Amino acid sequence: CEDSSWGSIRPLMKLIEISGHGIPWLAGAAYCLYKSDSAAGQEVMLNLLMALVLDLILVGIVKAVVRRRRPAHNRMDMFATFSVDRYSFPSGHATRAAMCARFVLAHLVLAAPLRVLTLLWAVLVGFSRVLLGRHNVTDVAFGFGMGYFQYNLVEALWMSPAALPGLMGQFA
Ligand SMILES: CC(C)=CCC/C(C)=C/CC/C(C)=C/COP(=O)(O)O
Repeated sequence: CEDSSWGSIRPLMKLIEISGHGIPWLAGAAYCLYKSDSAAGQEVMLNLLMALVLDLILVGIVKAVVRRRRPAHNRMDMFATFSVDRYSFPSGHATRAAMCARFVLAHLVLAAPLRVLTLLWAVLVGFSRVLLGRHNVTDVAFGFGMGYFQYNLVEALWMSPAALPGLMGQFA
């Protein structure tokens, strides 16, 4: 919180929180899907969109089953949350950060500094969850592991270009 010895970095932590929130990721993936003019780009963005939805569903299920309360010192001042988000296990930001980092590293051609930045961002998202008081360390550690394996699931369920024309036709 603001009164603690590290209180001055709370605004920065909240900025990192927003960078890992579901809404900017979903909106960004949907926008890139809409704007993409190549079949390969559309394929990647569609699968990213599916991955983000899958992540919300799986995290929601685990939160609803485990029902671990958030730390008592957490202030519930996050924007746009679902009712299951009153529970803290696992951290949805951590699952998304791990899954999206793997996705970006596997599917976007990035220069080495950007690849390092992607990993650094995912780690910072994890730190910010604990520093903001939103989660226990175990919520974040499990979230990273879960997000890592969710990416394997996304690869296994990858939607091929053959499925695209039919799907895109639904939105045309
Ligand atoms: C279009 C639509 C229904 C978007 C929903 C996106 C949404 C509200 C995601 C929830 C993100 C969130 C606050 C997760 C909680 O993260 P924790 O790290 O605190 O578990």
